[in-house]
Amino acid sequence: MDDTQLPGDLTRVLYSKEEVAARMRELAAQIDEDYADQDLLLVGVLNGAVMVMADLSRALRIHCRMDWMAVSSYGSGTQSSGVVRILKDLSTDITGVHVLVVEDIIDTGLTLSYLISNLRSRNPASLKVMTAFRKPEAAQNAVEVAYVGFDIPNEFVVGYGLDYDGHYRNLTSVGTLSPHVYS
Ligand SMILES: O=P(O)(O)OC[C@H]1O[C@H](OP(=O)(O)OP(=O)(O)O)[C@H](O)[C@@H]1O
Ligand SMILES: Nc1nc2[nH]cnc2c(=O)[nH]1
Repeated sequence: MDDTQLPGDLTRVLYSKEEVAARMRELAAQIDEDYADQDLLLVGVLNGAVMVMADLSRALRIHCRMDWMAVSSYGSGTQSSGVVRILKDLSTDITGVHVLVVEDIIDTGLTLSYLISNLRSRNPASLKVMTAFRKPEAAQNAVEVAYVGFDIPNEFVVGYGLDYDGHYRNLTSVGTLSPHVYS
């Protein structure tokens, strides 16, 4: 989807396709450095992280593998339900493995808190988190995030994997929705 296809649906573009791509490359370079001699497992959190995972992994120069988890805390609305459910678990054993969780967004931090304690109990060699976007409220849940693409305001955003009721994930930029879309 090209951004010009839905000009009336976004009120504001926060980050363009180019800005997001440039930041993902910067983070990949940092991750290359930090994991230089390690075999890294990227754990993508479905569904939103597919775009981040695709871009980040292809920008990396080090060896890496990928696995996926699907969790749900939002349903079809814009408010976190606070209840995290595992819909799909990892396909691999992460005992002794260097794991980097790849997220699209950290909002309340509830999803990540749950994921981190769940993954930590499987005894990985190391466990870090990368997210494309992070909102201010995340600080309340005190989850350490090693790599953050952009700190954004406390508004519901769509694009680059982030959806509203399943739509807008394929929007290449990231922005806020016009009120008419919600009504
Ligand atoms: O910090 P939190 O408030 O917990 O929110 C963050 C979570 O919300 C989104 O997932 P969502 O449940 O919307 O599922 P999706 O990735 O399939 O869209 C996002 O991908 C994060 O996993
Ligand atoms: N699409 C979308 N999903 C989210 N999940 C948590 N916060 C957000 C957000 O701002 N947008």
